[in-house]
Amino acid sequence: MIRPEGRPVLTAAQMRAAEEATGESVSALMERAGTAIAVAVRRLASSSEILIVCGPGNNGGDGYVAARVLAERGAKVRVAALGDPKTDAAKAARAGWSGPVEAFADAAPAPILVDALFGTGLTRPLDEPATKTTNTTPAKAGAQLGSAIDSPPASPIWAPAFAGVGTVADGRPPLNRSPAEAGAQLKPSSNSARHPGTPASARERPIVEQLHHLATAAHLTIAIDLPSGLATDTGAALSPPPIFDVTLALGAAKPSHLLQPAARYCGEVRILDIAIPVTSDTHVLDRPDLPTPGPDAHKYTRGMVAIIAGAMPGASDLAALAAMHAGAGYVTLLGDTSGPPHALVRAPFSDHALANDRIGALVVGPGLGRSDEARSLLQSALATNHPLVLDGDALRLLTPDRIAASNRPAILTPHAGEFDALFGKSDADKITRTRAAAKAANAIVVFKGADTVIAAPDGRVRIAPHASDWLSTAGTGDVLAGAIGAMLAARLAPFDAAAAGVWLHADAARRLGPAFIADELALALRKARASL
Ligand SMILES: NC(=O)C1=CN([C@@H]2O[C@H](COP(=O)(O)OP(=O)(O)OC[C@H]3O[C@@H](n4cnc5c(N)ncnc54)[C@H](O)[C@@H]3O)[C@@H](O)[C@H]2O)[C@H](O)CC1
Ligand SMILES: [K+]
Repeated sequence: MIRPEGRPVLTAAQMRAAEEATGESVSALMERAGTAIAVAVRRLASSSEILIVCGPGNNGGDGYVAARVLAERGAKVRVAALGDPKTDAAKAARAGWSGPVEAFADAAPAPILVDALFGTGLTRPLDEPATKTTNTTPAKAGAQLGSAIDSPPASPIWAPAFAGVGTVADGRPPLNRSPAEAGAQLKPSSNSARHPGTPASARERPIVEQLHHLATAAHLTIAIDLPSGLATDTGAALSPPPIFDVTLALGAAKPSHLLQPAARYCGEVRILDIAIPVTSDTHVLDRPDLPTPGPDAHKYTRGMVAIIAGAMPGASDLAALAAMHAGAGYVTLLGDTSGPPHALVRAPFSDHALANDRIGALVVGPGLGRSDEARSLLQSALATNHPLVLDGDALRLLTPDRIAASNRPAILTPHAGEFDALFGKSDADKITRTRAAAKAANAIVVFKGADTVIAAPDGRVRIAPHASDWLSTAGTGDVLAGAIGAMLAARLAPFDAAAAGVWLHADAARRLGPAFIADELALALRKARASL
């Protein structure tokens, strides 16, 4: 089980292409996947009884192989199926399982639940008729992994017999709720013994409801590749599944392991190496490799950051504090002349002060305001050649074209509202949008959120794993801008500077736990830095 940090992220189509490129049979890949799953599940489950629920495609096939291997190794394992296998490989995998196969709809819970219902082949919400299609799903039905899987699954597809499973009353997903809490609202349903896929049993309990029921009763829930109900590429929860404890991603991380809201259903994501070579221009954000100052270091070699203060000096103060604690050698705040800390060089704003060619990064936007005065300060910043970090109000006063025309390294740090205002609204997924924005502005774009996506104009992307919901407090964006400024001034390449700043910011937040304020976050960057 490999931690995802630094690993490639592949879409469903890219993963299928990687599998095909091996030249190996689907069955051979499935045997490796199922064996790796069995080893991981055994480690997680100890001696508890395991229930593996298998769907009709190759995700289900992985489940049958894992069941066989677990049983061979002495584990207590039961299998429940959502209809008959549809692909040749899944049929063969099922034939290799010599134990009984229960009907999914009637299966009784076990302490360990392994969800092998659907993986990268999910094309529509669970329980939705096969004829109805959605445009939110990225994965193409029945791709190459199985030749015969474009047909509807064998088990009947039921009209949704209930509303609101897995959602709270206002329709939002059950964020931050345990599987037990998420399932608490489920209606009880009958548990009579029936055969897999019989219409009568199926009608009684829709897939989503039964999955929530089994998860609620389990002590540990493990999803194979993805929790069933999530789109693979977009971060969409087509049918909100239970919140899993662990997701075992096969071969590589997929976008929905990182993009919200899907990511929060995955729990801890671990990658299982199944010896499929994978490459991608998209990676999970990794801890940066930052040098510590050597004996010949001085303040300018550590990097000089200038920050322009504006209408709300608290914001630029936070950015300055963050730049200092992220490791900058010299931080100057232009336009705000009094206040601690003493090490911060506060000076009146002037074009002369801005012209200092030792400035390695100029941060503009935190607390800038949108007045004529703000526009004039921004104009002065753009008249220099300094590498820029553009945040907050600066993003409201500029256009992508103007940023591209500024012709020097620039890092933009928009949140969703700023992103929409600058680049326009779109239904495309966050990775696609961020990549297009970076190209349009010819700049590094850090699209902030619970799933921060960082993109470069050349198409490279880093996605930050979820850090802390407590970052949703005033001033944390200013802290990020300052931290990135420190990295840029330290002469990291702009893409690496953005990635390092995001990593330090997230790590500092994780260290602080609940209810911290942005001032504390800025201070905690020092601890994040010290941990490297
Ligand atoms: N990544 C790897 O290297 C390997 C992955 N493997 C596993 O294969 C699955 C993907 O398999 P695939 O057959 O393409 O898809 P699924 O099993 O997820 O399901 C396809 C199946 O389900 C039907 N379907 C789609 N949506 C619905 C729905 N809403 N309701 C009912 N039925 C639906 C569809 O028509 C198909 O019949 C991957 O995740 C891995 O687990 C391989 O084992 C090899 C190595
Ligand atoms: K699954």
